[in-house]
Amino acid sequence: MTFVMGQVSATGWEKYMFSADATELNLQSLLVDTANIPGLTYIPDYINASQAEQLLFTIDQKIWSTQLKRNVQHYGYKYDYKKRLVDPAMNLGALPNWAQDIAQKLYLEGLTEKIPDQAIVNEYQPGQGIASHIDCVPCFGNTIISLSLGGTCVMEFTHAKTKEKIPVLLMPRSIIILQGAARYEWQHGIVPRKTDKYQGREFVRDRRVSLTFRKVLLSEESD
Ligand SMILES: O=C(O)CCC(=O)C(=O)O
Ligand SMILES: [Fe+2]
Repeated sequence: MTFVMGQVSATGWEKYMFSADATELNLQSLLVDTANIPGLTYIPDYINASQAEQLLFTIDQKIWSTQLKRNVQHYGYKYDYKKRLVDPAMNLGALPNWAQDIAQKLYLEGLTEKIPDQAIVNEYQPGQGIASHIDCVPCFGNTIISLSLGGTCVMEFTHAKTKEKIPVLLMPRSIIILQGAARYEWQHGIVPRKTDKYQGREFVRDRRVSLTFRKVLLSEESD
């Protein structure tokens, strides 16, 4: 059986439109399985629908960089995709309040051991993705957290050595936390496609905007 997601509504995914044969599906029970990836934590509904709407509205007032195939915004520190590094000289100043509020919440809730000082916003139109990668090890700390807004997507985790692949469905307003093996031994990526299949169901992609929070490691603070 398949179901099709409609527009993302302001009130969240529970208000998505379903195809007629899927009305009995209880989406809340859909289990996002992270058990086989040590260090990976998935938290649905991390922010509420009005917070998500406000955040997206704020982000959409800002200027997108079009240097990559997908649009991005960098806060705190600029990341150099070509050199694969963060240069302290590329400090963009403190995170803006809307990003700082989330960084603070993540820290106060004990989800990250250091308060994130960099946020990268990625915008994916349906059909866009991100190549499988491990986030720069010398640039960023142990904890990488990504908040999803807009549409769903399946993030594919690939073990760097065994090449085992595990898909993880990211719902809007959820966060995913990469630590330990999930951060250092598994690559993550998003296949550029317009529909994802997850646990036998189809999820039509919509515009997705993610906010990735990291703690930048600078050479002078080698802790
Ligand atoms: O879009 C996402 O959730 C992840 C983005 C990502 O992996 C990255 O910017 O390194
Ligand atoms: Fe990444």
